[in-house]
Amino acid sequence: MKTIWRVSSYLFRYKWMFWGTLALAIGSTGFYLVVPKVAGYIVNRLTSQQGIDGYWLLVGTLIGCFAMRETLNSLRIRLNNVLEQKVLIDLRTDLHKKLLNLPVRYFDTRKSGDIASRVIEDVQNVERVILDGTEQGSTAMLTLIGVTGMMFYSEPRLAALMILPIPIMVVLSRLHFKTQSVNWRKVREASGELSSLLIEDIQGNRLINSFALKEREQKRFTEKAEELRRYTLKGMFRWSLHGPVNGFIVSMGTVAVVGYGGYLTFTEPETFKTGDLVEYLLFCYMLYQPLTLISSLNNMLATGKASAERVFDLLDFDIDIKDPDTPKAFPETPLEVQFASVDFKYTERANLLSDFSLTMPAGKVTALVGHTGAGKSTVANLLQRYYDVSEGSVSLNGVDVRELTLKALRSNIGMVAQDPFLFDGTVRDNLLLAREDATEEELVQALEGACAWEFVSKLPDGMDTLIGERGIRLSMGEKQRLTIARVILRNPPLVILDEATSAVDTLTEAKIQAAVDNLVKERTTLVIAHRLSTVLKADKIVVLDQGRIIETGTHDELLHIDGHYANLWKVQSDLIAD
Ligand SMILES: Nc1ncnc2c1ncn2[C@@H]1O[C@H](COP(=O)(O)OP(=O)(O)OP(=O)(O)O)[C@@H](O)[C@H]1O
Repeated sequence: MKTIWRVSSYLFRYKWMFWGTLALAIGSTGFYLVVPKVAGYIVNRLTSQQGIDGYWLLVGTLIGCFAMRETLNSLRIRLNNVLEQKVLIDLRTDLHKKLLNLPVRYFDTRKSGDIASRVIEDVQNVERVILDGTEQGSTAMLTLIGVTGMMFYSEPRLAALMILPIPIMVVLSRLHFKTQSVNWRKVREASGELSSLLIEDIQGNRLINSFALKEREQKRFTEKAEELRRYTLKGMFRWSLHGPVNGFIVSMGTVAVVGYGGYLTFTEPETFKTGDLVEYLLFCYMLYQPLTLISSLNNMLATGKASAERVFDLLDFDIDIKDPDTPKAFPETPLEVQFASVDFKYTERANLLSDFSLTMPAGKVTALVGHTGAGKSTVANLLQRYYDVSEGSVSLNGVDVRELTLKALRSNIGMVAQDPFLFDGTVRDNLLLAREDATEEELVQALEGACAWEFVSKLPDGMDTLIGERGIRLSMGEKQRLTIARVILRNPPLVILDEATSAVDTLTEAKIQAAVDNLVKERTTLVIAHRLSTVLKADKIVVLDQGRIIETGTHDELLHIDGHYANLWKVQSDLIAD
């Protein structure tokens, strides 16, 4: 109920449209309700031999009632459609806005296919409920109330017989709704998983080919599709039973009216005439038609509820990484970064960082080295506030990163990641992301600074060459240099280089290293590296092991200590020599 109420609350944002729709629905139902009365009156006049006087006027009244009903209906449908579209856009916009603001933590535990299925398919299901539910449900409910009132007013005994099926239908519908809600939730989950699998197969296409995983993937897909089929059919079979049972109960109500109404025309011919029976049969039709409709809407509501829950699960996710109420101004550069007694863990397991303290000197290069899983990228994540520390603080020139707006913080940090992300579009489009108003000359300068101009200038359309989704038409080294150019263009005071040269050959590494040297000048820089050759020139090298700093110094100082770093250096030098 809470979910349905929340969906409805979107409708109440447009009050005059909502009440207008309702008023038009009441008007058209009113004209509809007059029809059986007039029809019954006509039949009674015909059977009581009262002559033709006024007969055509009554027929004209019937035509008028139908015409008014349909005119008001047409206006209602129009207004309703505008209202629904407004509501849907609101819901989609809210979802998209939320999606863009969700903390990284949300994506850690959810699959992208499932998220996409929530935004696309689940919103569509909610759309159907809003569309059909408000449009058909409102008129059906009004007709139901109006017909019941009119019947009780004219002939309470028959009215009592007529509404007899309603409580039975309500009980059955509630039971059906409960079981269907559970089942449709499973359908939506299975559908989300199927979408995730599909996205994985698209993204992992090369891996699937190189590892000859096609059969395995096909099997996984068929299993998931089978699961989806099973739950969907289960829901449909239930409906195939529930719908006809409801239909039968409704027909029994009609039989009761025909039986008892016919009997009254024999036993009480003075007060209950043939025309009255006609009137009641029409009322019967008018009562049971919306009842059957409400029953099928109930089935649809169960689907919609499962989808709405998934949509609201996303909308309700707590955004804990957010702007402070009164943000501080971004500190003057150059920036000194300080991690002070930081505790941090990703999940409920033990702290990854405990009492972690590190100072990155202003305008200097600090390098983090250490075994895989030591926590190097985690330090970068905390600096960009993708996660918040549980104890201690991360600060820039003494200002806690939690006291800055996320926009100010992140726009002042240039990130060159291990797996560079480029958008589908041209080289120019990707560069302009960093600074919309950059001139042609500035773009070229940035590319030159990143040692990328040499290959961009040779592309078929230069900077206007399309590079494909995620920059698929470029090599890893080229992609990396483009992301460096993007950062140069942004000109941030703080730079993070996460394994920037990890996936390239020695020649490209040298080019990227030259680009990096250009980039880091005068900026506070954090370099995360496995290959120690890339951190030789760092002003400060920090060796991490299981979230703890075990050594700090320059390359020469660390070699002199002859500890962990010296050992790593020796192993890597031997490997290169071999
Ligand atoms: N989003 C996450 N959720 C849960 N655990 C995570 C997450 N990211 C990293 N971890 C865990 O935290 C630990 C440190 O990871 P981190 O990526 O910081 O290491 P790293 O030193 O950068 O490793 P690498 O050199 O391999 O990139 C690892 O054990 C990793 O499994």
